[in-house]
Amino acid sequence: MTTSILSPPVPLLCPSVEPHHGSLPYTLDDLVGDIKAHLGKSGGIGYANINSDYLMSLAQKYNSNPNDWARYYHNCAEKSYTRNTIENINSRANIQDLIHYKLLLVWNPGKGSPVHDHANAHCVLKVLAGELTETIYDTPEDEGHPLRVKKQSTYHTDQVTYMSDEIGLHRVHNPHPTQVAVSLHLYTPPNAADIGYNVFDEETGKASFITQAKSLGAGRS
Ligand SMILES: N[C@@H](CS(=O)O)C(=O)O
Ligand SMILES: [Fe+2]
Repeated sequence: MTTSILSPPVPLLCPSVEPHHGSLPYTLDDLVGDIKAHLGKSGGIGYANINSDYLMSLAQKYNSNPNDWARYYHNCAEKSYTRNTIENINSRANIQDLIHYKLLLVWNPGKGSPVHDHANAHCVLKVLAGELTETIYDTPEDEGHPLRVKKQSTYHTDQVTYMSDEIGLHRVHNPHPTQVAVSLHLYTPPNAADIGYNVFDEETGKASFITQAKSLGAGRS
């Protein structure tokens, strides 16, 4: 079952953006446009050509405003988290739009993702409402041992982080007992959606391949 943002209302954990010094706020549409422009200029399709620091700086520049992202927000009560498509550019036909995938993720209280890899893609994550705790693990060399935790951090509204297979594996969860959390994720290339990715058993390190990361909605038209 899908609940809309209007019923019940999204928790108002994040401040709305006030234009400062008379200038217009930097909106989600601005961010989406700047990401596309940067990826289009990055000189080809592939992991190595992407400047992830620049993508993070763009995500940092945006201050979350629920009015910008309410149209993408769907929360499935029976899921730990719901993946909503903002934009999925997966055609290699137009080199101007380097393939990438932008998603709005809605996390139920206390719930999270399984430990997973990122299918050799860059992943930029920005918290749009609430807070998310990320646990990073070493990528195991073999099976039969519990995964080793490298680092755990909690990110609050408007904070940005970056993940890739070079850093390791991770799981993300919403630590709040009652409030939903919302995050923006940018994947480039969108390999998890196109090819698949691995989830890992925390106790044994055993990997299971998932053929496709699915999401709701058609995204932007
Ligand atoms: N990478 C996960 C979300 S997270 O745990 O970073 C996904 O796209 O479903
Ligand atoms: Fe992830």
